[in-house]
Amino acid sequence: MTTDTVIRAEGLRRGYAGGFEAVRGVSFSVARGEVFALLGTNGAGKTSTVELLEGLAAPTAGEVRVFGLDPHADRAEVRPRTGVMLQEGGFPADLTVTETLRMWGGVTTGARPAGEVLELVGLAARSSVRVKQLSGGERRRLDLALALLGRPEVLFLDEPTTGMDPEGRQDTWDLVRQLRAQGTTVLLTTHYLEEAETLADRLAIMHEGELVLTGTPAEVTATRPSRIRFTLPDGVPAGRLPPALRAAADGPRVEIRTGRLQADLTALLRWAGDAGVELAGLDARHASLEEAFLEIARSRRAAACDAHRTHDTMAGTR
Ligand SMILES: Nc1ncnc2c1ncn2[C@@H]1O[C@H](COP(=O)(O)OP(=O)(O)OP(=O)(O)O)[C@@H](O)[C@H]1O
Repeated sequence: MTTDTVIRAEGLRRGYAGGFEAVRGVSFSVARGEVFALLGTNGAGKTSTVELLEGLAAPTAGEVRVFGLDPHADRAEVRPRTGVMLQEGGFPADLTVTETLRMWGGVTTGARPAGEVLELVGLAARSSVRVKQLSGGERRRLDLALALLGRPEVLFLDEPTTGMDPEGRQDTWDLVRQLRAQGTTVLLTTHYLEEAETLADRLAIMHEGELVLTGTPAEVTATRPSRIRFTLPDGVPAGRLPPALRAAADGPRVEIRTGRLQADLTALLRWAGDAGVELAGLDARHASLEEAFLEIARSRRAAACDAHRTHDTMAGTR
């Protein structure tokens, strides 16, 4: 392990009572000052994994290290250096925002003053409001404030912007960037792929307890084809396109999926220029993280269906 590795998971497994295994051999590491996003469909095992990293449970097999320590066995040492934003904070509803922070501050080593942390998360104007009167998005800001109270070196954010309006989401993203610039390591789970794409230095896509793909957002999207779309004018059939570009055409609307975006786009524009053809609505783009994610989820599901079918067929022939 390099000195800069803050979180390391090696072959992590987590089984629940009843025999269900939610985490099935997960390995990855996160460097100091990095924002790492864990993505996946519902029930993929993200929360089950993050809880192991937070030390809330011990893995059934494999190893977790945070600052080189075991977050479960060495919880007393690891916990004060980490901040955890859970999906549901669950604070006493009758306390005000400031009272809630003071209560938590009382049991947090080196806690920031309540006013400072409320400024950070944009809740200063709501300091004397009771928790039960906060909106869903404001509660998420309070969850975040509590996670930041102890000036953590590592911050775990479980779906941090769920329920926030676009401004709240943007503010939270700015705050995460600011924290990263100060050297905080952030591990976040999210269902918003745009959030992962804009915030994460690296990400992992999880499916049925396993990591399917890990890399920078650019590396992950580069595994999927880019897309060129346009509409041909009346009287120009798709058959007139250069052979290499005669992709899926639906009447005059053409969509080309390609791993060679620049070469194919150049060929297309040269052809259109030479032929004097106007390409209406021309649009060329790399796969988005959303497309990459959906394709992975779909292909995994299809592979699982095939495996079941093969199994059933074999069972039938026995
Ligand atoms: N305490 C538990 N006992 C048994 N099964 C559990 C328990 N907690 C979670 N699971 C199961 O483990 C699987 C993974 O759940 P987990 O909450 O880790 O997924 P997730 O990726 O965080 O999902 P989501 O995106 O919906 O929050 C699910 O099938 C869930 O039903």
